[in-house]
Amino acid sequence: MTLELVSEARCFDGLQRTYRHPSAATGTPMRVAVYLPPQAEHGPVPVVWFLAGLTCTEDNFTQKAGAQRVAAELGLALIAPDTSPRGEGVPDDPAYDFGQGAGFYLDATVSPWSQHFQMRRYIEDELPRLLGAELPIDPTRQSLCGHSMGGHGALTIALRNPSRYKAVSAFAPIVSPLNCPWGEKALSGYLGPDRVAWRPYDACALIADGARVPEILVDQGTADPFLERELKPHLLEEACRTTGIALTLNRRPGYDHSYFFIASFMESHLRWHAERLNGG
Ligand SMILES: N[C@@H](CCC(=O)N[C@@H](CS)C(=O)NCC(=O)O)C(=O)O
Repeated sequence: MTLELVSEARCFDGLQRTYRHPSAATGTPMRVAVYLPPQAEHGPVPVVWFLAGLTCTEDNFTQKAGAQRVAAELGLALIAPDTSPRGEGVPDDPAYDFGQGAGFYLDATVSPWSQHFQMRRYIEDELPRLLGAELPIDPTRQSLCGHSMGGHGALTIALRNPSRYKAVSAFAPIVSPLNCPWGEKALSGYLGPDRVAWRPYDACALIADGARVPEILVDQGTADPFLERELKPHLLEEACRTTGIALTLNRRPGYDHSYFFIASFMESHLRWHAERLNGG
């Protein structure tokens, strides 16, 4: 058994679990939160991955988004990975937007980050295989959701793997790391100065370079303090408009960047995912 159960709690007749496991991608132990709805007792269920933002662990979404009630109703598993490798021997940075808690869902190529910061491989390849082998989740019915840095992760992973994920949505995503301070800092720090190497990690650049998904759902608070400088949803709007990707961008008046915003619209995202995961 590769997965070690760290905690388990009954939740809306399903199970909220946290696992720890060794990761070959990051070379560290990693933790991941998994919600299994009651339907998982009878067979494999569809799964929504939730990728979290800067400073988060597997706990932020699990404890603050209030997603389990609707996931139980809809029969959806929820997987919430950590946002970076952590621990002794893993390099870090004093700033909250780089290093531990800020893995940016990429495979770093610059030392010392490249040794452990391999979050793309971890999220795209290793973790789906590991969880798929041990849990009642249906590999043919997976979708992606994320917040901020995790919204960037969800969008870029979906765009690079359009046949694997049935849907992608995001809350306040970083839509173009090539064009914002958080992104420029992370991509130059992890990947070096060659901006061509950054393009697989930028949703708008991926679309410009030919990547496609049929549709995208985004919710964005208008009172989000990061809206103008970091998130720039108009860049995704423009990329989708010129390429025919059906983007639903809900601008939510007065909402900020927090999990209070996410919790307010989580149900609508999960219902949107369930329709697509169930082929409806
Ligand atoms: N004000 C935050 C900035 C980072 C932030 O807002 N992080 C968002 C994602 S980009 C988050 O989800 N934080 C954790 C939480 O709200 O539980 C800090 O300085 O730590």
